[in-house]
Amino acid sequence: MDIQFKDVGYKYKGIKVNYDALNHINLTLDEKDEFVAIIGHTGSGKSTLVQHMNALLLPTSGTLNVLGQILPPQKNEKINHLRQKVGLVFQFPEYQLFEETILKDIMFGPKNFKSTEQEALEKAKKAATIVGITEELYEQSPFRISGGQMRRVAIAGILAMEPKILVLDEPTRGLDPRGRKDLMKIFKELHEVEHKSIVLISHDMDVVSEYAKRVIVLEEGEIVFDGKKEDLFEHPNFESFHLDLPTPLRILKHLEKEINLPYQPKYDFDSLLQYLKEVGYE
Ligand SMILES: Nc1ncnc2c1ncn2[C@@H]1O[C@H](COP(=O)(O)OP(=O)(O)OP(=O)(O)O)[C@@H](O)[C@H]1O
Repeated sequence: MDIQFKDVGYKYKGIKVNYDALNHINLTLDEKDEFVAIIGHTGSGKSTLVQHMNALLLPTSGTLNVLGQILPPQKNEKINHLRQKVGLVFQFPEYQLFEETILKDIMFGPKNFKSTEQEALEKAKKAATIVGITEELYEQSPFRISGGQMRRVAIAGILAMEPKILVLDEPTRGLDPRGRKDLMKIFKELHEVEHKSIVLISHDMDVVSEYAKRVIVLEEGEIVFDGKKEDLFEHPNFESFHLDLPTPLRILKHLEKEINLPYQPKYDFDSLLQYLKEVGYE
């Protein structure tokens, strides 16, 4: 089972004008083992695209198959179950916390999807452990912890619903480098250990380069690249996408020019440092 977009378009309907936010989207995402980044400039349609994956938005043209459910649905057909199957973490998810304790907040999702109190409690504790929220915090107010911890609580609330696919809309936005790394480590583990498919919107090319395996580039509501990240960053016409190169690649290209260091692409800082050590340049 997977997610399949077939010639999907989405039009925001205004009072006076309509706006075509997505056009002719054809795309397949596997239910397991994907780590795909969706990138593109502001307003290119990234959020609109991912909101189709859990039926928050429905295509205004074309069709979509999400884990066997065809969208748009037939009249009276219920699609609410997709909110549980595809977990969507919005930008700044901490703004959506509302319960009086952290544990209650994390339990809200599973209870909403008909888990018993006991099941919801177990799922919430498991999700809290994954994001590093310890037992001492369970009974505290979610509004009295740090911003980074609040974000973890909000993410735990999505994980507690045990979604098959996790969709993250700029999850590291506003975090410092340490917070960014700690959070990405959680998603990396979910992907590597549980083989969960992760869909990540990010403006941070260093994050994309280090974690994603596949990259989809959107421009004005259309897909202009869909493939392996290596093929994007080493694309002969990379400039035509008007994207920044990730820092490790930028450093390597600079060193190639300045000191004739043979260019060997490295997609994260650890691999870059390892390579520089191997060639005796530290
Ligand atoms: N509710 C809405 N009504 C009308 N137009 C909208 C609405 N939401 C988004 N748009 C427009 O649709 C286009 C795509 O928006 P979207 O938020 O999907 O882009 P994005 O790539 O996620 O942008 P960003 O990187 O800024 O989050 C933009 O031009 C935006 O102005």
